[in-house]
Amino acid sequence: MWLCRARYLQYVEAFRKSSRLQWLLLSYSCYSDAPHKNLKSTPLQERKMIDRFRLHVKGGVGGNGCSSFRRSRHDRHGRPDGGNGGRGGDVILQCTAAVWDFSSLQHHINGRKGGHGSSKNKIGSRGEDKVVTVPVGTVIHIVDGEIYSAVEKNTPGDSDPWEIPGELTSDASASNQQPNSSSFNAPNVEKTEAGVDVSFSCTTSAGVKLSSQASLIKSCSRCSSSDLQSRHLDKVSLPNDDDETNYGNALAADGDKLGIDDGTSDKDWEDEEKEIQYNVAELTEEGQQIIVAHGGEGGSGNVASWKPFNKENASMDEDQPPSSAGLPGSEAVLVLELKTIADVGLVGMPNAGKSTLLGAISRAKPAVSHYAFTTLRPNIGKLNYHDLSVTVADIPGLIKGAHENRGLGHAFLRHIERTKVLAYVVDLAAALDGRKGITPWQQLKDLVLELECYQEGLSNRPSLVVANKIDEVGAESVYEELQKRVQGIPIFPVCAILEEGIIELKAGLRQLVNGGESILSLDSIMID
Ligand SMILES: Nc1nc2c(ncn2[C@@H]2O[C@H](COP(=O)(O)OP(=O)(O)OP(=O)(O)O)[C@@H](O)[C@H]2O)c(=O)[nH]1
Repeated sequence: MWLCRARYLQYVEAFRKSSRLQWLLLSYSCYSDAPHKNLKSTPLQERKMIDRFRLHVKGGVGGNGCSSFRRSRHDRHGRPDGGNGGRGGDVILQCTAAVWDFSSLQHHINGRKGGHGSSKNKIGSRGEDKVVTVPVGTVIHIVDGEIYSAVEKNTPGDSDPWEIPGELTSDASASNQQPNSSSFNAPNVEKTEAGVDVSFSCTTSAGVKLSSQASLIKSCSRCSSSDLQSRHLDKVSLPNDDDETNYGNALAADGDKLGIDDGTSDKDWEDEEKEIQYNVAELTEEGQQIIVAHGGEGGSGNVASWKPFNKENASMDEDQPPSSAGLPGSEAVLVLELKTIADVGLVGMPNAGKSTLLGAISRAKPAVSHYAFTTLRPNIGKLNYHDLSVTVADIPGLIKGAHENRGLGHAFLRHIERTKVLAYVVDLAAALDGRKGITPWQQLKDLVLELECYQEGLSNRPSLVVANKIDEVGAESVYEELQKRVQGIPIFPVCAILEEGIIELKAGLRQLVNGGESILSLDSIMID
C-alpha cells in the first residue's frame, strides 16, 4: 500500500517537473527573439495542383450466407435458419465546392464488406458506402471496367431515411392491372418516435379482406438512430500526405516544365490513352453523385433453399440446403480530370497581371509576384453586380508552345474549355524601353494560336482585351498602337495595381456574359 503511494508521489513530482520545463520552454519561445517556424504558413496558392488523378475503385464484397439449423426436441431433423449475407458497400463520387483538386484522394478506394448472415434468419448488415468528395467540374474517363449508374443530384435535406422508396399507387388503373382484380387500399404510413408503422389492407377477388401491418424500427445493429441520416454522406477519404508535399519551387524559367503528380508517368498515360473511354460522366453541380463501383450481393443463407423434410428426400442429410459466399463488388479503373467551371476566363502571358486583375475586380486574393508562373492553379473569383454574379477564373500563364507542354504545359488549357467568355490580358509595358518582352499584339496572336493548337475552336467564344499596366511610362502610346492593330473587339485600358479602369471593365464583362458577340480571331490582329 505504502509502496504504491510512494510510486504515485514519484509520478506526480515527475509530471510537475516536466510541466515546469515545458512552461520554461514556452515562455522562452514567446519572449525570445529566436525565429520560430510556423509550419502551417504555406499559403494554399503555392500548393501544386492535382487536376488529373487515376483511381482504382472496388465495391465491397457481399457478406456470406449463413448455414445454421434450429433444432428442438419436437423437430428431430431441424430447420435451417441461416440468414442471407448483406450487400457490400458502393463507392460513390460526390461533387462539392469544398475541395479544389484531387490532392485529398487515395489511389485505391474500396467499399466496405457486407455483414455475414447469422442464425435465426438474421440478414447481414449492408456494407458501408465509401463517399469520395471531388471538386465541381470533375470529368470521369474509364480506363477499365464500367460504371453502372448515372449522375444523380443528392439532396440530403429532402430525403427522409424512413421514407419508403417508390410510390405505391392506389388509383383505379393500377388496381385494374391486378390479375384477379383484387382491390388494394392505399397503405397507411404512420411515423412514430421509434420508426415507421405501415399497414396495408386489400380485398381479394373472392371477397376476402386481408390486412397486414409492419413496423420499421429506427435502430439497427450498425448505427444509432441519431447518426442514420448522415451515415452515408460523411465518409470522406483522408488526405494523402504524399500529395501535399511538393510545393511550387520550380518556377523561374519560362521553359520549365512542371509535371502534374497524378500517379502515373507520361509514358503510362500515352499507352493508356488509346483504351480510355472519354467523358463518361461529368459532375458539374454541388451535391451531384455517381456510383462508380457497386457492392457485391450477399450470399444466400440455407433458409432460402430449404425444402421441408418428407419421405422422398429422407435420404438427404440435414446440411443439404447450401449457403453461398457473398459476391465480389464491381471494379473499375478511372481517370478523373478537373475542368474548372467559370463564366469568364482570364487568359494571358505570365506576368501580364491576371492575378492582380482578379484581385481588383473581385474579393479573391491570389498570390501576386514579379516573376513568371506565380499562379500554379486556376483561381476563382466572384464578380458581384447588383442583380448578377459572375465567376472569373485566373488561368495560369500561357506561353508560346504551351500546347506542346511548354511552361506549365497544356494541363491548364483544359480549364478554358468550360469558360463562357474570354478576357485576354496583355502587358502594355512588356516591350517598353528596350525590355525583352513581347508586344501586346504579338501576345494576343500567340494566345489565340495556343488556344487553337490545343483545341480547334477554343478561342471561338465572346472575348474582350484587357490592356494592363497603363500606368507605366510610354504605355499610353502602346495602347493607341494596339487599338490600331487589333480590330473588332473591345479593349479596356486598366491599371490593375491601382484599380483604375475597373468599373468600365466590369461593365464590359457583364455585357459580354449577357450575350456579347465580339470574337478575337487571328485575322483581326495586324502584325508587321
Ligand atoms: N505597373 C504595374 N504593374 C502591375 C500591374 N498589374 C500587375 N502588375 C505587376 O505585374 C507583376 C505580375 O503580376 P501577376 O498578377 O502576378 O501576374 P500574372 O499574370 O498573374 O502572372 P502569372 O502568375 O505568372 O501568370 C507583379 O509584380 C505585379 O505587381 C499594373 O497595373 N501596373
